[in-house]
Amino acid sequence: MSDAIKHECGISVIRLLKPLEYYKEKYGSAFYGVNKMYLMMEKQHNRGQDGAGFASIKLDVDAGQRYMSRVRSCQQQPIQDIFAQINERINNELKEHPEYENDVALQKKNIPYIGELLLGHVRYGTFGKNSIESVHPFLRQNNWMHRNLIVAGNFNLTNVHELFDNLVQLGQHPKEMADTVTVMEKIGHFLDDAVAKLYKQIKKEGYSKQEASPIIAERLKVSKILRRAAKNFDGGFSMAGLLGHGDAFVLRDPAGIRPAYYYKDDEIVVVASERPAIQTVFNVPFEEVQELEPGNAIIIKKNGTTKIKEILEPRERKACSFERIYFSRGSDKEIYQERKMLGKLVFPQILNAIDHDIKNTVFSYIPNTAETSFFGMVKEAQNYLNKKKEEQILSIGAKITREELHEILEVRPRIEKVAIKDAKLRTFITQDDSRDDLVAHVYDISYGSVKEGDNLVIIDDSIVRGTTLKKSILRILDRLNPKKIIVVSSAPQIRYPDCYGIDMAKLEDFIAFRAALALHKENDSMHIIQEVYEKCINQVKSKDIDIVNYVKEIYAPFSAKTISHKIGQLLSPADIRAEVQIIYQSISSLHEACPKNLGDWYFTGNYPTPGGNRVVNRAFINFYEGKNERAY
Ligand SMILES: O=P(O)(O)OC[C@H]1O[C@H](OP(=O)(O)OP(=O)(O)O)[C@H](O)[C@@H]1O
Repeated sequence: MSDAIKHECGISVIRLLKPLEYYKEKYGSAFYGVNKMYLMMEKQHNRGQDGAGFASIKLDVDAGQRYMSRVRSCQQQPIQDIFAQINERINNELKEHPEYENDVALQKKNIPYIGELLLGHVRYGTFGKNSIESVHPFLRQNNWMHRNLIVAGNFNLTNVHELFDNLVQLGQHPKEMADTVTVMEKIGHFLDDAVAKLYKQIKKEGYSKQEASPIIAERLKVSKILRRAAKNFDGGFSMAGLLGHGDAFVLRDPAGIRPAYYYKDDEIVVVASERPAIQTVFNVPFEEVQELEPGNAIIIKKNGTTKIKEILEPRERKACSFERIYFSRGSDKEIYQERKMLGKLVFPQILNAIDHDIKNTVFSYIPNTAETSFFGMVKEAQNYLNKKKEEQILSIGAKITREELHEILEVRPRIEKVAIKDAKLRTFITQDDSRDDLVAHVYDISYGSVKEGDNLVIIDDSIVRGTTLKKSILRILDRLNPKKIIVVSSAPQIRYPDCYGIDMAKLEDFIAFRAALALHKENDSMHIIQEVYEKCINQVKSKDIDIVNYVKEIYAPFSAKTISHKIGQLLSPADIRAEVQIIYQSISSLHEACPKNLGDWYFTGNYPTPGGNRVVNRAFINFYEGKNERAY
């Protein structure tokens, strides 16, 4: 079996509803769609930096003429790389054939990439091979136009083995077990079946073979194909597909784990993983971009009719909260507010940690994502101080002197930019093997931003493995000689693997898990680990639906505070001078801050699909048996 490939990625689909001439006339270029796709992908580059892919389809071309193009890259700066390739090709064609310049029909006929239907993908392939074969979109080619399928997704399925076996039972011989291939072959199988049945039917009605083609395109029921193909998918997904003749779809998982948004007017239909990408690129207000509901697909037929269809019965909504905390861009109106709220809600814990001594405390953040929660935290510190100042002033009353008043008002939260990130990239979504070194060198500090003996409160969006703190941040902050460093995580403790698309796969990687183990060792309760292992082994053969997440029993004896305390000890380098304290958001505050994204399995162990419990069971067995393997 090849390494499973992960897809915590970003997708964009653009369908131009008017003839290409329209865009040339209105916007000055028939390459309008290509240009917009470039922007859509750039605006979602936060979702993946390991690879990028682009595919397009030209509608209504003559037989023998190429109508599908694809370009992929796993070079550094992959988005730039693919668009450099696309632009070079377009520019060369235009240079060699000046007659194309003002003739859209000739452009469409002779220049690749230009088309009415476009698909873009940015890939975050945090482990396994990062070769070009792993980069989306994937292509399933056929001489029959309708049977061509191009797929790209932001997804991870927990039951690839089972789906693979289904394909084998159908008599197929899939070339590998990667979930992308499995998904594509599943959809492809039912697409083939639907096309064959339609053809038979249409022939019976007396149409010739040639006449059949457009009729198939018209009658093909994408929703039915998706229903049959996705019936047994267990996981989180937003899956986009294009069919050779020009139909397109995006399907979202029934718990709404992975995000998908769309917008439609009379010129375009656009679907993306993040709302602000659509807002900015097409200049549309927040309210006009719709969320694709869980279990639904947006289906754009070749003739331009666009429908939202329920494909899979929606489950309880468990949209991923980590999208809100870290993964998505914070430019979304709601996400921006939610991140500020995370900073606000964690403030009472901070106040205790600094003993209410705001005067001798510097507030800061670890760039970049945590910047927004930092604003929320600081605002709350200001609110706290304002209340205190009111009380002080009122208690002195009218006899207050100017000096006294000045002294009271002078106390303000001291905010500084203490940590600097030298590279504009996301270390979390960087390949595992190169991450440690990257993290160690990517941060720097502002000297002189903290006085000796100050408390230093520094907020980060999440503390997952603790690498950022241990390998870099704590050591460099200590150079500023603070008395105490309080690291605040705007997210709760990550205790369980994610298996739906955010790369958090191995239990022993989590600093919270390592802290719980250390506590068991200290407390002489390692027998609990052994008991959990036995329970996990006993249910290996159970059906997914019957599997229980026994890993919860490892955390159960300890309060979140005890675990945070231990994390602080584990992450403090031996030679650090300052006292280190770690504070995590509580799960209830997380839900209060992000009320629409209650998916919290990595914090609580409550998986929204049965496959999740199997994954955590396997992850624990792997850990216990010392297998450095992923659990799905
Ligand atoms: O505890 P760890 O396992 O080290 O992971 C958590 C860190 O990783 C992310 O940083 P990243 O560099 O990806 O991104 P950012 O600049 O968007 O904050 C995140 O913001 C945390 O700082």
